[in-house]
Amino acid sequence: MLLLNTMAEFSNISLNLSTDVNVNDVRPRSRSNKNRANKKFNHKEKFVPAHTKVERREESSPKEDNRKRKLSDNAEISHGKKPKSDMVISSLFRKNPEIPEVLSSKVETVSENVFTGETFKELPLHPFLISNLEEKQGFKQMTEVQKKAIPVLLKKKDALIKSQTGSGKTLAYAVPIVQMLQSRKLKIKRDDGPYALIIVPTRELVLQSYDTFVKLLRTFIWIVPGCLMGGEKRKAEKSRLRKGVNILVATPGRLMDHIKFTSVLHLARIQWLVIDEADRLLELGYERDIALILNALKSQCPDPPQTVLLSATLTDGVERLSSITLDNPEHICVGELADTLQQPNGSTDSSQENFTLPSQLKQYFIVTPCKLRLVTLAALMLWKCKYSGCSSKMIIFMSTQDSVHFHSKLLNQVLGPAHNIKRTLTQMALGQDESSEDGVELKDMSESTIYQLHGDMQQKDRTNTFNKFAKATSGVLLCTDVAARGLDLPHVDWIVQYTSPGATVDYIHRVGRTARAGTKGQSVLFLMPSEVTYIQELNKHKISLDQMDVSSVLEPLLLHVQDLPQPQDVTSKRQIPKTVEEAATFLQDRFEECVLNDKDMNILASKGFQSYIRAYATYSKEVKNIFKVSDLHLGHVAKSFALRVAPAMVHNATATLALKHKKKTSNRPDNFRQVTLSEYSSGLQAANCNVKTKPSIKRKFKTKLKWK
Ligand SMILES: Nc1ncnc2c1ncn2[C@@H]1O[C@H](COP(=O)(O)OP(=O)(O)OP(=O)(O)O)[C@@H](O)[C@H]1O
Repeated sequence: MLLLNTMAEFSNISLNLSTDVNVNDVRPRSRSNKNRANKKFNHKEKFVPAHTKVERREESSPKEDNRKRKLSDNAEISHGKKPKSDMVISSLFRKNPEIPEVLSSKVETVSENVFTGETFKELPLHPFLISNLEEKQGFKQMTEVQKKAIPVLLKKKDALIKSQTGSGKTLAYAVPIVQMLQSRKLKIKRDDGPYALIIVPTRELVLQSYDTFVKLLRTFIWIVPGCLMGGEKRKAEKSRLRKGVNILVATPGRLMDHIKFTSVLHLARIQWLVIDEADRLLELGYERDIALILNALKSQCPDPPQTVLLSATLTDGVERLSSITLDNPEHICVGELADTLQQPNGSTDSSQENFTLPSQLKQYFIVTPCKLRLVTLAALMLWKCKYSGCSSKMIIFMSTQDSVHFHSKLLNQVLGPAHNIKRTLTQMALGQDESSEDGVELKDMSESTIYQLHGDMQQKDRTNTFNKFAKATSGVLLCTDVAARGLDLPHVDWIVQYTSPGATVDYIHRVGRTARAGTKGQSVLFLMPSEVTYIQELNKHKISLDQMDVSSVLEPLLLHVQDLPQPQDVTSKRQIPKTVEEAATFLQDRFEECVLNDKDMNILASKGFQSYIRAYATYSKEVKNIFKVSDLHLGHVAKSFALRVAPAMVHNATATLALKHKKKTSNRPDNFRQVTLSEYSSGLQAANCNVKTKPSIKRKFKTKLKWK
């Protein structure tokens, strides 16, 4: 009887909605296109799936909040049971803030040519090296940075190299090292030990740079590359060092560990020192390790090594480091405005700096109310990986490890294989049933595996994910900023920044994972209505983005829910959502049920929620006025983590945090460094190392390093 009543209730609502919510034609007349969607979200009737037997209401009073919290507590201890019949669930489309008019100026971007039209033959390189590059690896022409940097480095000059992401900086330093090592009159031997030292911030980057050397050295097999990184067994690394390594690629922490404790590692023959992603290394507080490495080199090498610092974004810190570590360096900056941006002393002002991004990169932003974030993300994934005709390869950046962990599980469970069926393009267009033989078969999300990558994973899982995603032709990688720098994952079509990066340099590196080496790519930045002035912040650095309409992005949800296996009995078929809003609500319910009915998922969601709020309080001073934790509506954030209410246990802590942030926004919470550093941890004590402020970096290097 109850079921029949509920069905009747549902069918009424459903009938109402069928005339009410049509994405294309119900739009307030007085507003621009961009704002129509929002207006519609704010004012439509709500879709209430009957089976959940819940009351959907507006955002509640404090009294109601308490009640909700109690319900949440109950939910936490009653996992596996059905939702309580009187649970209050906030509607997805009500009480959202207005989406403000976004003023994104069309800024004149700084362009940089990637390729030069000139071949490697034009350089004084060994013919084997040229044939390796051109024939074996298919590099038919040099990139700008390679053309400028290789001759300089072959002359044994120190250099500070800056060029856009994906422009081939790795070969720009690797080719000269291989050329000079193979040309030594006295052929080098394996047990000579290292001649070149390459320092990079992450383990994945170690593997990638090492791989570049392995490929280049195929014709010079007597030169042996090797790598050291956190997460690997020290014993195995020691035995490799004992056998002999001539080119050593390492993360700073693990390298320092071996310098201290591995007696077979000696640095007396080091002639090249390369610090890649130099600005990142300094940001992460590795300057202490780098200072110690430089001191070790100083004490062991008779002559200072030729030193090269590289990045797509060189910050003030790197300029200071370069002024101390580089001897009369060449500044190699690729890009039209490179010369004009330089200060007379060779430094750059990062607050004013214009960054170059690949011209083939199309950048978008999407303004979505907090409550709709999760369904909007799901819709974007479905659109690009299932309904766009060809399956994309997508990287989604999130702010914390817990957030990545939670979302990858949730999205896998709700959008994963069990919930997908195949349909054909023609079937969808013609509304035919699935028996039709015609049409193009679409890939479903089950063929687009969802991967995760963050600093809290076992090294073997990290490497496994990295390799699998690198080889995959489609799929979605959810990750933290551990994947933002330097990684060269082929054929990535879309970069999604689900949480804003804050610093512009981080934006540059994240989007730089696509549109590499002349290929096409697209990126989308998620913003909440309170955050839209971030666009102007990006515009200041000559970064231009177009707006995506949130209602268009949500449209694939309707196709998706209609694709799901339908209930057999005729009455329940009425439950099939008929509008985009119904579909979004239906999917949000699936997400919420998944969290409510599974204890582990509930814990993951709560942790994700907490860490998201904490990370939100750590935005840098440049953008702290845009990303204010006090602007967050905790109930809405909870909804975006598929939690029906904000977890009780963090309510007070978060409120205090918000208050603190309001009072003294520049004070970062203690855990900030640990959270950030752990993403890049090389397996040592990085999380505990002291992050010094910029002036002390200078002091440290000045006092300790006296080669010059
Ligand atoms: N001359 C070339 N021709 C074609 N492809 C090239 C050439 N040089 C490098 N590449 C390819 O370009 C891609 C990007 O190179 P690389 O990773 O060195 O870029 P990067 O400038 O270091 O980027 P990031 O700043 O993101 O670290 C790699 O896949 C590399 O194999």
